[in-house]
Amino acid sequence: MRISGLYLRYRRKDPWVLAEVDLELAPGSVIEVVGPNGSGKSTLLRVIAGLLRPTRGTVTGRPAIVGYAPERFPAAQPFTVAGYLRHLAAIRKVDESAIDEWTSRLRMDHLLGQRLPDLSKGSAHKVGLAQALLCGPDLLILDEPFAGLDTAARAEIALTVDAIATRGGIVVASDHQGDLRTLPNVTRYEVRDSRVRPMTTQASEPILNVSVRLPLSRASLLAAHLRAEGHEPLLSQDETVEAAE
Ligand SMILES: Nc1ncnc2c1ncn2[C@@H]1O[C@H](COP(=O)(O)OP(=O)(O)OP(=O)(O)O)[C@@H](O)[C@H]1O
Repeated sequence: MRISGLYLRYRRKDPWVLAEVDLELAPGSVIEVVGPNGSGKSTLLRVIAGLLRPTRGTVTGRPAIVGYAPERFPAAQPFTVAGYLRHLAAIRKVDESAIDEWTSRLRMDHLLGQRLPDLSKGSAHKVGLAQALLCGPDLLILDEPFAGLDTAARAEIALTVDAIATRGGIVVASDHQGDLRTLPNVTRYEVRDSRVRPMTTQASEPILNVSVRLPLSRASLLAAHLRAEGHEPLLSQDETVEAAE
């Protein structure tokens, strides 16, 4: 799949959200998209999914079966979870057994009878993931899939991403939590100043370790920001403080 000369803006005369974007998404690859808040990660994911048309440029070679899980699942719909997933399975011509498989793997069987508008944010998020996965996508796009998920579901998503890539599919995800970084062969791209660039370290550039001491609550926030920027912060507890307590 290839994106060539992509430019995108939401309204005429607005600044470009994305500009001069050229990307090759090879079969079997997992692509992690990072970047500051509001830089255009979700926009890029929606273009890749085919939900937004480029203002200029082309997207070619998109696999036929696409699964897209948005950052926020639109839960204001007049369905139960089971009704919604059955409706989607019918539209996508998927056997209803796929619903049982994914609701079980994401540990959400108990939600099937609930109405979408009554779901908690985390439960609605699982419905968004299930609907993306039940069609057996060759291109899976996940916008912050791990946010608010329990450990078991997080592990299931990471395994699924790996399995799709192993069978030659493409997975593109934004992931503040950094869960995908444990997988082999993840390529990282940064969206910044409307450009999308591969994240590489220049061989000639000296590498510095920066260490910062912060209270735990502030450290978690800083770590999340650093992960969003594509860094891998190492957190360790200050032993002298621990000993003093
Ligand atoms: N539907 C829309 N109409 C107009 N502007 C939009 C729309 N969606 C996003 N934008 C704008 O496009 C820019 C990029 O937004 P986008 O949601 O793609 O960024 P992001 O990197 O995913 O942000 P975050 O990390 O906060 O999720 C922002 O300035 C945003 O306000």
